[in-house]
Amino acid sequence: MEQLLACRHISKHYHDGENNTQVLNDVSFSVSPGEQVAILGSSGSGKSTLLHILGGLDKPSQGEVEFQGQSLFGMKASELSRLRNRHMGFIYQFHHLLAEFSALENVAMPLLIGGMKESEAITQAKSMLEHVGLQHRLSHKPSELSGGERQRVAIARALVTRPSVVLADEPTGNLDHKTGLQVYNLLKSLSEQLNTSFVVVTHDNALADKMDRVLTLQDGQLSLVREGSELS
Ligand SMILES: Nc1ncnc2c1ncn2[C@@H]1O[C@H](COP(=O)(O)OP(=O)(O)OP(=O)(O)O)[C@@H](O)[C@H]1O
Repeated sequence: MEQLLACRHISKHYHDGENNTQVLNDVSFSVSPGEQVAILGSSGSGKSTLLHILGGLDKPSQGEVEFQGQSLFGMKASELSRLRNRHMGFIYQFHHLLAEFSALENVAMPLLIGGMKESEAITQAKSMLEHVGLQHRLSHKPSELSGGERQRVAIARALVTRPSVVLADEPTGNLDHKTGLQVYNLLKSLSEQLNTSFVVVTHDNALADKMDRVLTLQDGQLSLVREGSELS
């Protein structure tokens, strides 16, 4: 099957004085269009590092990441920013919404950055906020929203550009279990509707279990836990 996003032989180490920390050691994997992948691993195992490298936000010490066959690290910074804006969505544990802007403005932002006319961006942002059930919270600022609502705004912002892939770093990590599960189910069903690939980093096995494929990161290496649905 055609690969959407692939990382090949990724290694990452940090030099800090005399210390050399090897976080990733020859990691290779790829994501197909529409596929949902979970990456499990204990704290400090390198999950966020891998996700940042996959999204072109951090450079590996060795190895390559390709989006639709195009090397991310061979691109100019402006090309990489454009690719990220058009084809990738990011969701973080602490949402990273802009505090001084409303929910609607936060969701419209990636469209405006991508050059869309303001009236059209607002229309599309409203529609995406309806999708996540927040049509009654358009003018609320992040501080005026609950944790689950903020995370739903972050989902709307990540999906409003109809990206090919969403990279999510512990997207429900700061929510209680029930709200976390609701947010996760919403993210999954929206990804399915839009045929968006989805790579989620988590340490929650129950959430990972809902994905098409589960990988685990340990001692700098990635291994397959499960592929396809498990028989229960
Ligand atoms: N800039 C940096 N300089 C030095 N070491 C770093 C740097 N960034 C990360 N590390 C180290 O790399 C390792 C992996 O960090 P990373 O944040 O990727 O782990 P993680 O699996 O996402 O952890 P968590 O689940 O706790 O968020 C950690 O040991 C961390 O201390």
